[in-house]
Amino acid sequence: MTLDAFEVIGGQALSGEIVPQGAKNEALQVLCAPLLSSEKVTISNVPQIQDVVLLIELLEGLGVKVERLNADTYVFQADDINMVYLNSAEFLNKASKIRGSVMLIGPLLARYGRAFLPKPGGDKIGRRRLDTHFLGLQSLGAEFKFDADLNVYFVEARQLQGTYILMDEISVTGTANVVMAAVLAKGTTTIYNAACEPYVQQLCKLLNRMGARISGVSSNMLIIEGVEALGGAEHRLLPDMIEVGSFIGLAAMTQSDLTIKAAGVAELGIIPRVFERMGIELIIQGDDIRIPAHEHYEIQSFIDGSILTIYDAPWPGFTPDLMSIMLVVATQARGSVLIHQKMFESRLFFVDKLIDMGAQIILCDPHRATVIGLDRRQPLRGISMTSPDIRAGVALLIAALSAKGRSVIHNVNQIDRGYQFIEERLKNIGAQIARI
Ligand SMILES: CC(=O)N[C@H]1[C@@H](OP(=O)(O)OP(=O)(O)OC[C@H]2O[C@@H](n3ccc(=O)[nH]c3=O)[C@H](O)[C@@H]2O)O[C@H](CO)[C@@H](O)[C@@H]1O
Ligand SMILES: C=C(OP(=O)(O)O)C(=O)O
Repeated sequence: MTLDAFEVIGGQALSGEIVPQGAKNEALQVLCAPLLSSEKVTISNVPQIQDVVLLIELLEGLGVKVERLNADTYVFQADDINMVYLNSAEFLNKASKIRGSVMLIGPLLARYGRAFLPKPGGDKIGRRRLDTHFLGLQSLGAEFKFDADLNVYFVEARQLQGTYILMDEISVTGTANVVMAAVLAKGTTTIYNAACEPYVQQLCKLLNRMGARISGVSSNMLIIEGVEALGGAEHRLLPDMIEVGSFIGLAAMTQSDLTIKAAGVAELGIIPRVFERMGIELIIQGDDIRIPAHEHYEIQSFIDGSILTIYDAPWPGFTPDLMSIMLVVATQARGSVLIHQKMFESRLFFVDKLIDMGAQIILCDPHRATVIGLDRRQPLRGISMTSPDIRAGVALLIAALSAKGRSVIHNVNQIDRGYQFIEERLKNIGAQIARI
């Protein structure tokens, strides 16, 4: 039986150093890229998290040879793919558990002419439509079918043909999928309104090292000259920026002096600035970020004196995956802030747990919450709660570590989806946490 709850005794300051894992959402993209080549692709800094384990099992099921060189480095070789696996119950079951499985479609379609996928899993945080993926693949000449009864998607194409694509919306996994299809298409593909976050950039850089011809990397217009075949390459994942943000929030809430080692500072975009607007001091030391112990932190207002709003937007805007962390951090700040989660409509409901813990929050509607910071006049109190999704789960864990007394967080397999060995790493910096 897997133990699926954390018991946390909160209220103690933590201290020391913590190293972020390799990025979950980059891993889910780049682990699909070896399907595009018959040669070896070596990927390092791969996090040991449930989503990655499942995606690697899917690749193995498809016949990809997987060799584990050490704890975080794997060699993948897709020289003999078994497309029949797509029809198996095991494929349906595993692929429907993770969001990352959606990015098997682009490479399978490009290299083998067809792909099939059940509705992918991932967080239940509101509608997560896939139109952008399939409209893009259809523009490249693929035929698309959706079976609404079985909830499965099919795509098929004898030869993909490069073209101009105006993406339906700025979708991270949608861009990754269409890029992976276009690299082997005939002729030139232009993808406008492309997502350009660091993990999409990393995917494009890996594909270019494998022999693809992608230009415009880091912009919202990617131009891809199709090639006949791709070769092997090596790739190292970036540190996980959502973990980095989670640890900054953890340090501020628990009044801890923490240093995040090798944080990938150059790739964090606007994230440090948003924490600074919450009044949190960050000391950048090379590639490390030190957060000194904060007795208090004060939310800044805008230049005109109006209340700060923190909202998510496609990169280089603020990532939606850190909104729950910002919300929890605001509960002990001095001042008020409006948290506006624009992308997902079910990501803020976890505030009822924070309210039970003593936080002052008004949930205005599914997308907006106003937080009136307590400024440590009273600590949050420990309670028993359930983690609804990966980032709310970590936000609740941070709340529990800062709270007075004992908390129990259930359903922590949500957290295990994306944070490796989290309780060991937190114990190492002084947290009182146990899996029960
Ligand atoms: C495995 C993976 O990499 N998952 C990430 C990926 O998911 P994923 O690629 O599934 O998310 P998308 O980028 O497609 O879009 C996320 C949501 O935002 C909406 N949307 C998107 C663009 C836009 O301009 N307006 C808008 O409202 C979409 O309709 C969708 O509901 O990107 C999301 C957005 O950064 C992150 O939360 C997920 O953690
Ligand atoms: C929403 C997330 O993940 P996924 O897309 O895998 O559900 C996330 O990482 O915050």
